[in-house]
Parts: sequence; structure tokens; C-alpha cells
Amino acid sequence: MGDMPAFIPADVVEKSLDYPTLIPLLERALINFSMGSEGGVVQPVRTIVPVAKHRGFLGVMPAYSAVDDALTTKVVTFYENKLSSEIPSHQATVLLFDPATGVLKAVIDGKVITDKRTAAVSVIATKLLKSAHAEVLCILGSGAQALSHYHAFTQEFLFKEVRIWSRTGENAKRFAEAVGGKILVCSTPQEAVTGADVIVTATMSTQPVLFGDWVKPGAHINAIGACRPDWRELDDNLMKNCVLYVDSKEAAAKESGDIVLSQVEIKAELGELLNGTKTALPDKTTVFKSVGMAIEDTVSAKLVYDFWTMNKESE
Ligand SMILES: NC(=O)c1ccc[n+]([C@@H]2O[C@H](COP(=O)([O-])OP(=O)(O)OC[C@H]3O[C@@H](n4cnc5c(N)ncnc54)[C@H](O)[C@@H]3O)[C@@H](O)[C@H]2O)c1
Ligand SMILES: O=C(O)[C@@H]1CCCCN1
Repeated sequence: MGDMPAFIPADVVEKSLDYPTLIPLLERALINFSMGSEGGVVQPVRTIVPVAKHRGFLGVMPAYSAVDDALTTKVVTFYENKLSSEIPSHQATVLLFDPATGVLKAVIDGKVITDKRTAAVSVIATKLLKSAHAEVLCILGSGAQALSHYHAFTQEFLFKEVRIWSRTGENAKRFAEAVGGKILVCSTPQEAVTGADVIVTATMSTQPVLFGDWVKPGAHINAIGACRPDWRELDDNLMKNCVLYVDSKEAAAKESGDIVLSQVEIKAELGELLNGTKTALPDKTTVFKSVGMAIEDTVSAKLVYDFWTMNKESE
């Protein structure tokens, strides 16, 4: 019998993932992914099992990166109706295997990985697609993704103003108090969005929360929610008047209601912008529609495992 797999909890994951390390790693993973078989990434579109009785979903997200020689699968659940405020709407575990033998090496908390790698990929998109003079950041939503995006964006960019709107005003106020930074709490999404240069939509909404009429021409939007083919965060007006970028064309065309229902053409994957085969158009109104990719979890989990291996004596 070999060694038991390591169990790596959320607090260790938190310590091992910082944005300056994560961002270049994810840029490389996005490039490798968009290079097809040449990039050495094997990543099928995830399997989603609806748990209709409880308005929940189970997702299974496997990937292998030949360049990193890393093999993982994330198992993620997400629930529309939270029965308890103590239980997050999204919960995840990443299993990391030894690619040479198939042995399970580690069971890693996947919640922090999901929160941080998603925000890091939005930073990558924003660096490529925001206008040169972007000053105002607006976040719609006040949950886990809103929080990781707030931290990543305020670390990686210098915005003059940060605004937040949340469906429940109290939650937006709590968010602002918790982060402690200078942040303007808005009472309507339109107020929050008007004049914003960079917008993050990070809600569990199934109907549009962001309307093209409100959006400043040339703004960049990171659309993080609406990961089911019949869910929306952005209206048709916005979708039809933007230049649209995604993480994975194949997954976005299957999973994103904003794309499936508006039938808007995808301009490019982030990996194609990063490797120079397609051009970013930062002067246009741009949307990065993020659905989330397993390979992002793979490279993040490897970083966590390497950190854990180096520090395990002191943990
Ligand atoms: N693209 C990715 O890689 C990726 C990764 C993880 C999560 N997500 C998605 O991001 C979104 C946010 O996830 P989270 O972990 O922050 O969830 P969360 O439950 O922590 O937060 C959800 C937020 O959405 C708000 N909300 C819920 N219903 C709403 C509605 N009808 N209108 C407006 N706001 C509403 C809630 O008040 C809360 O502020 C979800 O759709 C999730 O599936 C995407
Ligand atoms: O990429 C992810 O991890 C998430 C899982 C839940 C649905 C949205 N995307």
C-alpha cells in the first residue's frame, strides 16, 4: 500500500496562490489550451449533472497538461437555492494524480482555487481588453467571485474609483465594510455601471442584470456568471454590440446562455490573443465571457501541491 494522498485544506491553498505567481502561469495555460493538440492540453468540455429536485448541479472537470505534466479533475457543485447562509453556493474539490502512475497524490480544497483562478483570468482579459485610460471599476454581485475579483483587480490595477452593486443592498454594504478599501456602494445596477470603464458581473442571476443601454462605449466587461445555456447576465443589446472573447470557444458555445441565446459570434479565445494569432480590440466595447476551464484548476492545483510539498514540515 502506497502513501495516503495528501489532504490540502483551504487555508494552505490560500497561502500558496498569489496573483503575481498565478497570472503568468494561467497565461501560459490559456496559450497552450488554444494551441490545440500542439499545446499538450487535454480538456473535454465538462460534464454537468443537474440535481433538478434541489436546483443544484454537479460538474466534473478533468484536464491534463503535458507541458506541466499535471493531471487533475475538479468536482464542483453549485446550487441556486442556498438552504443555509453557512453553505457556499459553490463547493469544489480538486483531485491531483501522478500522471506517470495514476496514483492519487492529493485531495485539494477547490473553492479557493476556483475563486482565485477565475479572478486571475479576468485580470488577464482586462489587461488585454480595457481601454488605456480606464479609471472606474464596477462590480455587480457581492458573493465569492465578487470578492476575489475585488482583491485581484485592486492589486493588479490602479482604478480611481471602485463601485459595487448587489441585489440585496445590505450585502453590498457588508462587502464594502469587509474589504475596508474605498468603495462606492450603489443602490441600482444602472447607477453602478454608468460611466464605468471595467465591469465585472459575478452573480447567480438567470436573467440579464447588465443592459447595453447603460454601458459606456469602449468599456470592457468580464461576465463571470450565467454558466448554463438558458441563463443570462447580459442582454441581447450588449451582446450584439460588443466584440466577444471567451476562454474556450467550444465550452462557451455549449454552456453560456448569453452566447447561445443571443447567437453572437465569438471573436477569439484569450489564448489566441496572448499568442498573437488574433488581435485584441481595446478601443471597442468588449466582453470576456468566462465559463471557467479545468486546465486553470490543473495548473493552480500543481502550484498548491508544490507549495505544500516544500512547506509540509512546517505545516
Ligand atoms: N467563469 C468561471 O470560471 C466561474 C467560476 C466560479 C463561479 N462562476 C459563476 O460566478 C457567479 C458567482 O459565483 P459566486 O461563487 O460568487 O456565487 P455566490 O453565491 O457567492 O454569489 C452570488 C451573488 O449573486 C447574487 N445574485 C443571486 N441571484 C441574483 C439575481 N437574480 N440578480 C442579481 N444578483 C443575484 C447574490 O446576491 C450574490 O451576490 C455564479 O454564476 C457562478 O456560477 C463562474
Ligand atoms: O469553472 C468553474 O469552476 C465554475 C464551476 C461552476 C459553474 C461555472 N464555472
